[in-house]
Amino acid sequence: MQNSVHDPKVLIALDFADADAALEFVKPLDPKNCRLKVGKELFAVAGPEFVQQLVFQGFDVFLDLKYHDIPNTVAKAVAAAARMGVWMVNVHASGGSKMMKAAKEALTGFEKPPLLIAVTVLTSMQREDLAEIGLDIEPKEQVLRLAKLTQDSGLDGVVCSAQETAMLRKELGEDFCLVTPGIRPAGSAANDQKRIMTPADALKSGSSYLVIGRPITQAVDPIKALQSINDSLDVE
Ligand SMILES: O=C(O)c1cc(=O)[nH]c(=O)n1[C@@H]1O[C@H](COP(=O)(O)O)[C@@H](O)[C@H]1O
Repeated sequence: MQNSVHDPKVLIALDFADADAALEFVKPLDPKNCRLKVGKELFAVAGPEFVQQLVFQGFDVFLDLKYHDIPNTVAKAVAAAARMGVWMVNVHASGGSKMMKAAKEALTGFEKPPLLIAVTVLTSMQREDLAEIGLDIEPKEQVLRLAKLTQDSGLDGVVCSAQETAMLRKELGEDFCLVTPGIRPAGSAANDQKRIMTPADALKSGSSYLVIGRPITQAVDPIKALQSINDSLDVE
């Protein structure tokens, strides 16, 4: 799967403390080279107007609010996200099939609904973190279980680590969208991420999209960092 100007694979995580800092960062970016992710921190301070501004500038926006609530609440939140014109939105798969089906149902009737995906096991978690919450299994087993539940619930894909994409591609087919954070170019700091992979390896393993934050946003030259990641993806 190649990175292309028509379907950029890199989703930059705009984990900034306020809209001004995020807009300053976005200014030199071109929607042909990347998509953008707005998460909880930025959304809490900048809100829907900021998201719509990015959409207006031509960016595909992944609204990453990881909804996890009763089905009615999640359905309404997903519909509200769709009204902002975002490209992708997510829920937590551990909210269960009733919640996920309600979310999917809430998107019927939208002319261009966002892709709806579900978080499986956060990329910051390892076996010991699952044990702590009563799950005595390997992360990859839990990822597979939740990814199957997500697919059976009619969603478009999952968030998982790139370490699980080969397994999920085999089990769930070519059309299921696999969005992978925990991406770290060789030599960069892992930070709080645990289940990590390089951009090129992640794409080769079957990732559909790569979520990358700090390796780009905190680089001395973010445009150069993005360019070098995109170049690494164009090599077959
Ligand atoms: O849903 C996500 O995007 C997500 C899921 C997950 O399992 N792990 C994960 O890191 N993320 C998000 O991906 C981004 C990763 O950022 P960096 O670690 O800075 O590259 C952050 O915005 C996280 O909120």
